[in-house]
Amino acid sequence: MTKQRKQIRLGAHFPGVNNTTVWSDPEAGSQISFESFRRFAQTAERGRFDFLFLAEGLRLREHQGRIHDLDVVGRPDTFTVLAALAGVTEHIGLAGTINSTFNEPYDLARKFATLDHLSAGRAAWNVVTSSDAFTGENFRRGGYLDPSDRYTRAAATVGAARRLWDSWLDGDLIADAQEGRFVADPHAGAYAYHDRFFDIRGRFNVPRSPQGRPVILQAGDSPEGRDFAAANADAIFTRHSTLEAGQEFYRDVKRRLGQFGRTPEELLILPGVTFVVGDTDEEAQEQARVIRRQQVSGRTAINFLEQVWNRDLSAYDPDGPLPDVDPVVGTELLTQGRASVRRDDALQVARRWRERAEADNLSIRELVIETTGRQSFIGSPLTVASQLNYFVQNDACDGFILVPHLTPGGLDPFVDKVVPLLQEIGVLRTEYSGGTLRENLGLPPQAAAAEAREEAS
Ligand SMILES: Cc1cc2nc3c(=O)[nH]c(=O)nc-3n(C[C@H](O)[C@H](O)[C@H](O)COP(=O)(O)O)c2cc1C
Repeated sequence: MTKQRKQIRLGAHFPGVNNTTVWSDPEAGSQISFESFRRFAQTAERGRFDFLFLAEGLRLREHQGRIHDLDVVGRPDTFTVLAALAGVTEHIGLAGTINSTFNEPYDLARKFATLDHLSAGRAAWNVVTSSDAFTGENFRRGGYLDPSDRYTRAAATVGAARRLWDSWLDGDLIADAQEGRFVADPHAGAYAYHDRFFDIRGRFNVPRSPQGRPVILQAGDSPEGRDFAAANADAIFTRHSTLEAGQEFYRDVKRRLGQFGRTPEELLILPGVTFVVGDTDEEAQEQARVIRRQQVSGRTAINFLEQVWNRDLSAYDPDGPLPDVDPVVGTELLTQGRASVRRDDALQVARRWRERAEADNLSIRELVIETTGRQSFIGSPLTVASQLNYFVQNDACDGFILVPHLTPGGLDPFVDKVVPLLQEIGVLRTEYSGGTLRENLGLPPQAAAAEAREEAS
């Protein structure tokens, strides 16, 4: 029997707060104005994407005590942006990254239920667990959570939120004018949840939303993170974006589902990927080179190096050789927030980078471009469409979260040129068929857990 061809699932990542987002291009627009979000979301919907995706950072990165000037700066509030987008889109899912360490379940269950109502069933929650003390300072919780507890707290937060969502059933609102009864069951919304993080009880004030619960995504790669996803999530946002790494990750995570009584179809694997589409493969390769130089300016290159070396390297010439001094280890990091290099790896990374620069005769900037800047899919529309499909049909993933380098027009070439080819070969919808995001993603419906209200009453 031939295996049925998988449909490609697509998310559109609003360009992020980092140097891969090119702000210096004449085509680049605001990261904050509603017009950018509106245009980006409507383009993704025109391309029949499953969802729009917003990442989150609760504190801007700092480098040597200052806002990381090389990042694209500014993080407007996720729920406000998604709620506004619900009003100017009709079908596309609205996925928000919300941290499970610094938020309370009641508040976020209420916000997601509201978003699900406002969007008629299109809400999704990407659960992230960052718990660093630097971010915690914003919440009077600096150093609050031991990192080893990040997923215990995440499971508790999601568990409590589920209890709240399930405290209302589909038939609870009857609005029976003749009988004078608005609510069928006087216990609707009653809930109680208790564990070592939360001891909450009362009544949830948002009746059951169209999806019952939002679609749950997870981003985090440790064994605990993978187990958390296998137990709780509908999709994983991963960085494993090459064919081999993707296949290994895919096998590992799908295997974990059985331990939690779930089947492989219940969890979608979606790597974040970048792309460059040109009229020909050669033209796309040339464009890709230009974009990499835009992403890694001389200053950005020195900045990257300082993150690894953990010392001021501003006196070095980005077009010259790598420093001959070693990284500083065992002290405070120069970069606070989501630094990309772990302190204990620094000596090794520096050694590898020096060897590579010497072997290929690369300057600091060229080295940083080579090691950090390669796009995932580069080529003509046909090349990109064929490669994406190859990854999905060969179980490196179930789809992709596309990360363009330009706001707000970065998706345009993909939607105009690659999407029609994927539709032609029958692996991407031409129209939305489901009413909710869960239906569009082909995920099973979620019945309310019967015990939610029983335990409360
Ligand atoms: C692909 C990916 C995207 C992530 N995006 C965010 C984000 O937008 N905001 C955030 O606070 N953390 C983000 N994280 C961090 C994770 O939530 C998590 O805190 C971190 O990866 C540590 O967990 P781990 O040890 O399981 O990887 C992301 C992680 C991954 C792998």
